[in-house]
Amino acid sequence: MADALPRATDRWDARARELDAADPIAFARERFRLPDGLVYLDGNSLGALTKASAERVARTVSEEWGHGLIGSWNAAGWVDLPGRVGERIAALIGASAGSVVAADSTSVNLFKVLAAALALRPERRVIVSQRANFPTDLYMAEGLAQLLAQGHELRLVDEGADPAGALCERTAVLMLTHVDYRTGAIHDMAALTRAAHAAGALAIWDLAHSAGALELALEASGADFAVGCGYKFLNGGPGAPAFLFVAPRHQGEARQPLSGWFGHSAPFSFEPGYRPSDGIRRFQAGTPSVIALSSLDAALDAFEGVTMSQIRDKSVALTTFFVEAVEALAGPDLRLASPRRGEDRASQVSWRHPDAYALAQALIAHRIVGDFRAPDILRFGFAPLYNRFDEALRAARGIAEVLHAGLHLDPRFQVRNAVT
Ligand SMILES: Cc1ncc(COP(=O)(O)O)c(C=O)c1O
Ligand SMILES: Nc1c(O)cccc1C(=O)C[C@H](N)C(=O)O
Repeated sequence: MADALPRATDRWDARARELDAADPIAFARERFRLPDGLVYLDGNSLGALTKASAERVARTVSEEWGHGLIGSWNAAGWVDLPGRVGERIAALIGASAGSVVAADSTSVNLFKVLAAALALRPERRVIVSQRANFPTDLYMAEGLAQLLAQGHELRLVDEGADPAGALCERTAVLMLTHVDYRTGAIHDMAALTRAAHAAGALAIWDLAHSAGALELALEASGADFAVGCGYKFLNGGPGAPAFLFVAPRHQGEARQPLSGWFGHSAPFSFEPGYRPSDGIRRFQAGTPSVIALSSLDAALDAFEGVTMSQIRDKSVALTTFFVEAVEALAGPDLRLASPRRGEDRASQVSWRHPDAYALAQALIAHRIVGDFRAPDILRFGFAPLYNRFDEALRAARGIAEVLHAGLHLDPRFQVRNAVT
């Protein structure tokens, strides 16, 4: 992009350099393969490729599959991968060993845990959620309610209203996404879970935008069930297996309806009847996607030697620096859609602008990748394991330059893509 604005911004460069130099987890960036010159701020949608994943997938394919063939289910430990990867994710989200498994997609896992939760509250018929929840969660709840045909009602709370206010003696489940995908606002998981329990309901949390980005105390918060994505801040790759959590206190009783053989207590006894396995394993359904799970497993190596509290500290520092830089350099055209206080904001910054879509496209054309979320949100995700402060500054400058040059008004950038 031509330098549309004069660079009276040296103090920003100095500040970015200082922050990068003082970053205690800067070393982790080396664990990723990032395209040269690209400012990638979309790790909240699709995390970047780790070197470990690239190597592991190649090895899984050529050695374990190519040479080991069927023997690799035992020899390479394929059969235990869902549990092993689950244990590693558990350590990142504040859950105990044996409470998390990696399997299926977030949508499918939500279906499984919601069905299990509803069965634990058979007298109740209401699922409380938010209208602004990520739609797949609402769609899956709707589909399950139809399938059950027992008169379950999905009660959606409007944006800004307290979901706890909608709980009543008919509520079976409070089903929320911990971090709002549009704004990055964080719910108080412990307080809302307490409110659900006080009403006699169970709490399900979608951790899609939390796992790998926030310091979580999932089990200590009292959560009953949780689900989350493997391809965002966990960097497992496009369509990576998701995960699900079941609180140990429910594991004896909770049953999920996708009762496939990988959740059977003796899959290779080939019995005609279903007997659920003990523990979290009963939440698996069919054969795990080994190549994708291997990629996710290797991607989790990127968290080694880094604490979630360091990740959270860097995330708050990065997003704060970005907000300050955009407001100083880009002027008043953008309205902050994310919480202003760092502690209330997850690892993303969203701005409202009437031409947000074209702005996102113009930035992408200039190698600054964020995304657009309808109707008017320009969203930037910050992945503390690989994003740097100098990238936050380059993005802020890019936004300023696009606005200044009026590139967002160019019809080229207004053509809608299928995936935004
Ligand atoms: C909150 C939330 N839940 C679920 C999903 C996706 O679920 P799935 O992996 O099943 O497509 C996303 C993003 O796509 C999300 O942001
Ligand atoms: N899962 C995605 C996909 O398959 C294509 C494009 C984007 C996604 C996403 O993950 C979107 C993401 N959950 C969001 O917060 O917008």
